[in-house]
Amino acid sequence: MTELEQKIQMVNLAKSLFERGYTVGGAGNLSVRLDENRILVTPTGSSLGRLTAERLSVLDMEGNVLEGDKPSKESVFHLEMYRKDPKCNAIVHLHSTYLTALSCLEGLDVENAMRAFTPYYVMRIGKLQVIPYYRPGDINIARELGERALTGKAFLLANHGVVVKGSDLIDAVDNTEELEETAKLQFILQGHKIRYLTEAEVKDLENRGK
Ligand SMILES: O=C(O)[C@@H](O)C(=O)COP(=O)(O)O
Ligand SMILES: [Zn+2]
Repeated sequence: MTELEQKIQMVNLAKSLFERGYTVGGAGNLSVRLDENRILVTPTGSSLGRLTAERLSVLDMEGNVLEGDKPSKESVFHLEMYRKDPKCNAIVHLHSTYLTALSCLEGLDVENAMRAFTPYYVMRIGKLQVIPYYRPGDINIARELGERALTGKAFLLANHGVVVKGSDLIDAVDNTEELEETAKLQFILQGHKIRYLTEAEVKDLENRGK
């Protein structure tokens, strides 16, 4: 894909997420690794429903702005994840309703906030680690995500939202949608006795993914 095609893809996927209610107002940010020295990221304060290709921010790996508007305040954690995980080529951060609701619960298992009850969750995500609460934009979010970057695909930011990686932007968006749907199911199932997948069933799915 050319750089312009990557920018247009980001605008279109962001609009699609916005129009389907995965994000509202100015919340959330997306990024893509353009090459080993640069990333594309959504501008700070922008609605994901109204991005334009010319205004998307292009940064070098030190965070210097090379093109476009002032970048997301979270570009620090996006950059840190790209630096730590060479296989990560795209990142989605949203305040989607059910995952954000989950992120506000007390007593979550910080190693895996959502135990598997559907195969697709295991196949696409695996586990959902929890990063403690820090104010949005805080450097500690970058530090914590950087430390765990190689240990998972998706992370809840406590009392805030979710961060999901992908091999490209379509993969990161698909992973995010699957995760949000799983969180929604978990809330719908509250009060019912869930049959969780057994350890053997989870292992079998993990092995088939290898
Ligand atoms: O929650 C926040 O403030 C940020 O994490 C966010 O989602 C939007 O920030 P910008 O990308 O700087 O607009
Ligand atoms: Zn946020």
